Amino acid sequence: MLDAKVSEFLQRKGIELNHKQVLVGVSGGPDSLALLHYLWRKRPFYQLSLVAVHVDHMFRGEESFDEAIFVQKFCEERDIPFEMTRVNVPNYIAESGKSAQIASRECRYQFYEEMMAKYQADYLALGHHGDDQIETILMRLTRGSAGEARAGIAWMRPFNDGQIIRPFLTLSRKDIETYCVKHELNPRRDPSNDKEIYSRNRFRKNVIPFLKSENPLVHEHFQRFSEEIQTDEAFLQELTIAKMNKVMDKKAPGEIIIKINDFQAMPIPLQRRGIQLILNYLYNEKPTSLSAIHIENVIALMSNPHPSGTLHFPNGLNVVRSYEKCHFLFRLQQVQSYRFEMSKPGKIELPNGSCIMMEFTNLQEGSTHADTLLLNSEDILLPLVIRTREDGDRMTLKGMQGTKKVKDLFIDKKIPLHERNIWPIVTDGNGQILWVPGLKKFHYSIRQHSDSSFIRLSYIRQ
Ligand SMILES: Nc1ncnc2c1ncn2[C@@H]1O[C@H](COP(=O)(O)OP(=O)(O)OP(=O)(O)O)[C@@H](O)[C@H]1O
Repeated sequence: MLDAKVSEFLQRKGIELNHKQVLVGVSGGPDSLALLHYLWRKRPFYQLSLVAVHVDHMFRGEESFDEAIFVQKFCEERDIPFEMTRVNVPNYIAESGKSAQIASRECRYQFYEEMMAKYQADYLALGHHGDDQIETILMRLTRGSAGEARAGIAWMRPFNDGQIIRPFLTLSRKDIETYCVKHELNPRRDPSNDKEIYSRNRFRKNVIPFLKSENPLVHEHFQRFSEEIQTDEAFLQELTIAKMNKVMDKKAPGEIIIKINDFQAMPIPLQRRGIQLILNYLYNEKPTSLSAIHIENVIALMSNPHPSGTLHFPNGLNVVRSYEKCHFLFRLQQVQSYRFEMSKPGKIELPNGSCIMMEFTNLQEGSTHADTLLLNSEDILLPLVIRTREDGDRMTLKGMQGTKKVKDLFIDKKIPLHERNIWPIVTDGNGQILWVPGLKKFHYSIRQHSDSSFIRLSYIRQ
């Protein structure tokens, strides 16, 4: 019964066991012990090479070592090569501050990797089954996971130079228990499996029995659901990657900028996955608090009629929208206010990498260029001041009664918020704003005499 289900599953998922070198992660519990036993029985049929791999996490002192000895003996009796390591996970937890589950997992995978390389293995087989699948999917949906994560546990995924495979995903916990009884395996029971402090155990105890009472084969439906989501996701991911490469303006470590118009032209399912892709790229370790809601919030930020806004995500990631651009970055650009005075020819380098150059000249050149300001020397009280914007900044403009707020000028020109704060503003010695370089000049007309001398200011952009 179990054999038929597993071989049908392996065939359906294209997992080829013939002549393969297979490592089996064995804890000593029912699932992995049954898996090892199953593969050992199939060894002649598939011409498999098997190695059992065990990690003693040293959680329960000598008791955990007993488990290692138990697995070792099990392997010796069946002539299965056995590899084990002892890792002081409690010490590692104290040093790293990681949770027991994450710390144990890291240590296990580290050893798996070493063993995959040592044996040049094709597969690492793990004992996850269909009830684990139900628990995982429900836990992730409950937590608010997005995209591929909702598919739960993968039946196969790349690992080192080989693949991780989970041949028992098609089985229920009960199938495995029955198998253990039938073959008199007497596996070890991990007492932490009963502790209600773990979310998984609460799902196992409170939710699974109800679902099983509704349909004893519920695990098969969840497994099929998982497989469909995985293949759908893989397909959509490919489409998303192709589209996202076209909407990204900049991609640098810790930073991404996208063009909102182009992004919004993508279908919504690809938009969601596009944001997910960005978050995966930016976060080395995804915070558990990050959920599908964060993705929805980014999409809402971009379609909001208000052209600017910022979202603060876990671990200091900021999503800053400014007009047609959406910027994902870990640190907001520091607002560095500055103030420089100029009374003689020279060049001032600004913190944003741009320069302002001042020259005295007799030539009336460049008066119409937006990046140049030409003034009659005798009109201007020095020193000129080059500074960042201040509250209430206003300037007089040609063809306009009264004054205009500098802030509105930035808005008219759609200058992103973070650039406004470091944009230079040039005033005369009285504090009158003469020029917002590159954007606007104050209301002024040059006069030309035979002996005119001018001040020419040039804005040299970064
Ligand atoms: N200490 C370990 N050493 C090697 N492999 C392990 C170890 N613990 C778990 N694994 C592998 O990871 C799989 C999933 O582990 P998990 O802790 O989720 O399940 P489990 O309840 O320990 O399963 P099992 O009934 O096999 O003990 C196991 O089936 C096994 O293949």
